Amino acid sequence: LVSRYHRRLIRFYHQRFLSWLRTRLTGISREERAFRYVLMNSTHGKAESVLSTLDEWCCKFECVTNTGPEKGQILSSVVQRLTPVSVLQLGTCCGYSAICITRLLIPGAKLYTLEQDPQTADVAEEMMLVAGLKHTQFQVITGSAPEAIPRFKPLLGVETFDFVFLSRGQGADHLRDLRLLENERLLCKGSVILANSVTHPGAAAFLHSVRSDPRYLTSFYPCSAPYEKDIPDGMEELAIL
Ligand SMILES: C[S@@+](CC[C@H](N)C(=O)[O-])C[C@H]1O[C@@H](n2cnc3c(N)ncnc32)[C@H](O)[C@@H]1O
Repeated sequence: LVSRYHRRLIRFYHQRFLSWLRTRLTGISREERAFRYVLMNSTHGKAESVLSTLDEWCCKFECVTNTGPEKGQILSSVVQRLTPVSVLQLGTCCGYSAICITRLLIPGAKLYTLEQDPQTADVAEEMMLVAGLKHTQFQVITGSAPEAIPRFKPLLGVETFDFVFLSRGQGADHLRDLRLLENERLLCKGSVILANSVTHPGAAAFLHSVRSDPRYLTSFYPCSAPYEKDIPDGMEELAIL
């Protein structure tokens, strides 16, 4: 087991344990640490510069995204293909993938991105503003998915989403979130959902469920984990037929 999973274990040690220790010792969250680096080292107003500075931070210090450049490219190509008007992201973190999406939106389109931790949501909002994105193009919502999703229609005035990026967990949450979005009628024919990190063990039930459901057309994008060429990862796209 150790030889099979040692890379994941090392990654866990760096990303979780050391990060947790730094936060305990300094009182500064890992998202805030990444934001301070971006403030000092990026060209303000340029989304590409904020993304590449975040990549630099994640490579050199600690990873604050489950997307990164390779998956960011997949996400970007889906957004460019769909030209969605109403977009939802579940799980904002420090705003990496939110910036990836928002910088490509057509005029009049908007990203709604949900983050459960209020401090992290504030950092993401600041990060997106530093990237030159405007409040007319995005809204960071604070709340936990199971409670927030049923409030989206009255809160946001959105009937359905054209594109949804499921990115708050590593699989098990994807199915719950998908079912909730369906129950609340926030998806319609033609809506596209992209689920992040679907190779984690918890995502097996999600993949099985969507791939065997005739209501969806699914495609799998193999890739590697952010900044880890040797760790396989993947994203699943579902189009509602
Ligand atoms: C892995 S990060 C997302 C990173 C993001 N995709 C990116 O690359 O920039 C997951 C985020 O989801 C948030 N989250 C976890 N559970 C949530 C929930 N139930 N509702 C809303 N956000 C949640 C976490 O606080 C965390 O910031």
